Amino acid sequence: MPMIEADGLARTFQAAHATVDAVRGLSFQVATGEIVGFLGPNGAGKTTTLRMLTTLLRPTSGRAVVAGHDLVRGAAQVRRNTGYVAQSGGTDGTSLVLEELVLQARLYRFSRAEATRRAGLLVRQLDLTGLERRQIRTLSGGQRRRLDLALGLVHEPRLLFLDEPTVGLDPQSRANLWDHVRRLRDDLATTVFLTTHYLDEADALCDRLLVIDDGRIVADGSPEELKRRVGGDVVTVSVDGDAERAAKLLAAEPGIGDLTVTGRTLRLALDTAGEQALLPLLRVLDAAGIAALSVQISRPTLDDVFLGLTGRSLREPTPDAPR
Ligand SMILES: Nc1ncnc2c1ncn2[C@@H]1O[C@H](COP(=O)(O)OP(=O)(O)OP(=O)(O)O)[C@@H](O)[C@H]1O
Repeated sequence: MPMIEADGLARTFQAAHATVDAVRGLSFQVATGEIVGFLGPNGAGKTTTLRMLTTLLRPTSGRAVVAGHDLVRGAAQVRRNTGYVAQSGGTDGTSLVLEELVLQARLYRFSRAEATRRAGLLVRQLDLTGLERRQIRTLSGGQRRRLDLALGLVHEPRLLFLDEPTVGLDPQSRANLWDHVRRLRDDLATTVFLTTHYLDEADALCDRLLVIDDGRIVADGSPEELKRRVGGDVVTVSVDGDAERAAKLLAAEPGIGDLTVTGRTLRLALDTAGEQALLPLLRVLDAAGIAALSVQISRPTLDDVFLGLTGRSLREPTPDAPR
């Protein structure tokens, strides 16, 4: 059974004199144990969708089954089986790390002993050892985000929603948080549904991406699949010899799209992945006595995918400097 099954999920808002179709009927599934990235330009409908899936906002139409329960009829069950880590933590920062975790577990009605046990476990799992008695406001950005994750996990949800989990973190802390998210999936089979504006994060962390634009899903696939959809790789070869002759020879090979020559450099757009095509091409040059001086393969990026799908580039906020 899928962990999320959305069927025509839609939400409209009544603004001053108009109706805003924020989400226009989303149908998709998320399988158990998947890490799914939800991407889209500003205003695409990500937050509205996330708020519906976490029962904070009622859909105008459509339905969804989340962690085995209907979003509307089984809202309390959905909340019990899911965790939601919002963008910024809700505490004033003066409480202590361990205290906050215990309090959060108590809110889920665990006994004091059980709440303390869970808090201790999460401290170890999320590398917060030594920080138990620190005020939250004194934590570094990365430590704070790990605490936020821990707070979302006290009730051992089967499905975790993360809203921009690494925004403002330095690269090292981001990579560290990715490891923790992967471990949740690998060790506990937790399903993760996250929004992000970082394409490298989507690429490195997510098994599958859902791209939303103007309230509709415009792409659904693994990062590799989406990149392949944009086109094949581009191979750039610099030759020692007659570049025009080299171009003529290579143009006759199968799987070559656009071919341009600049000086001694040939740029070939391929229909396939570069690694597969490269060796036969180099053999053709070799057989003709033309030496390749340098070879470079470049792959379409997720930003190319985005541009192709939405006509817009994703806003890429600059991560803050490490604190
Ligand atoms: N309460 C509301 N009343 C009216 N319009 C709203 C309301 N909430 C959201 N919208 C509109 O719905 C659309 C989708 O907004 P949403 O916040 O879901 O986008 P988003 O993809 O999360 O954007 P961002 O990346 O900027 O956070 C936008 O046009 C927004 O202005």
